[in-house]
Amino acid sequence: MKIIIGSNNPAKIEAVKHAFKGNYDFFSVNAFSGVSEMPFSDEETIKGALNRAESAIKIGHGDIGIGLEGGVQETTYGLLLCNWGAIASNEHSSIIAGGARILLPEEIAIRLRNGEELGPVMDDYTNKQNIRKKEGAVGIFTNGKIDRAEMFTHLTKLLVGQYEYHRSLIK
Ligand SMILES: O=P(O)(O)OP(=O)(O)OP(=O)(O)OC[C@H]1O[C@@H](n2cnc3c(O)ncnc32)[C@H](O)[C@@H]1O
Ligand SMILES: [Mg+2]
Repeated sequence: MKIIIGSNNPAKIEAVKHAFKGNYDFFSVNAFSGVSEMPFSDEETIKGALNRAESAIKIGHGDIGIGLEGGVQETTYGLLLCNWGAIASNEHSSIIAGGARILLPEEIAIRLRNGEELGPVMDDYTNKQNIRKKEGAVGIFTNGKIDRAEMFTHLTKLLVGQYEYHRSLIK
């Protein structure tokens, strides 16, 4: 079975490989998200995940397409880090799932509200490079307890499990 991941980000690729168990071939493509570089709502982030999954399965001629998208959601408590995923298949309509969420510190949130992207802001804040491809903001702000790959692994398991459940209903 051919799984196409709609991103070349190593944290996302590692997560998808961990979440699937069995005999699968993994490929990654630079899928089109069709949303802004920094999605600013759950709605927009979900749209990005769906677009990535559906473009990945097409571009890669796969059995399954996986789209993972990071974003933020404004709330009365502050700005939440949010992540959404989608799984596209040839059998039925795409399925979505959300990842763990935490509040971003206000000094980070202010910069995002002013139009900056979280990836570069995190690198600047930590004085490190490519945080988004490594532990991610979630890893930094949870003291390394849950890194970006682990968060995406959990999210992808929610996708794969729902996919299996739907398949068992149509068989
Ligand atoms: O190559 P792609 O797949 O696009 O991976 P990405 O790291 O850019 O991730 P997203 O597009 O899904 O995330 C949207 C934006 O939010 C940033 N972002 C999201 N989650 C992050 C995290 O945990 N740590 C750092 N940046 C994050 C990311 O760098 C982008 O600027
Ligand atoms: Mg991106």
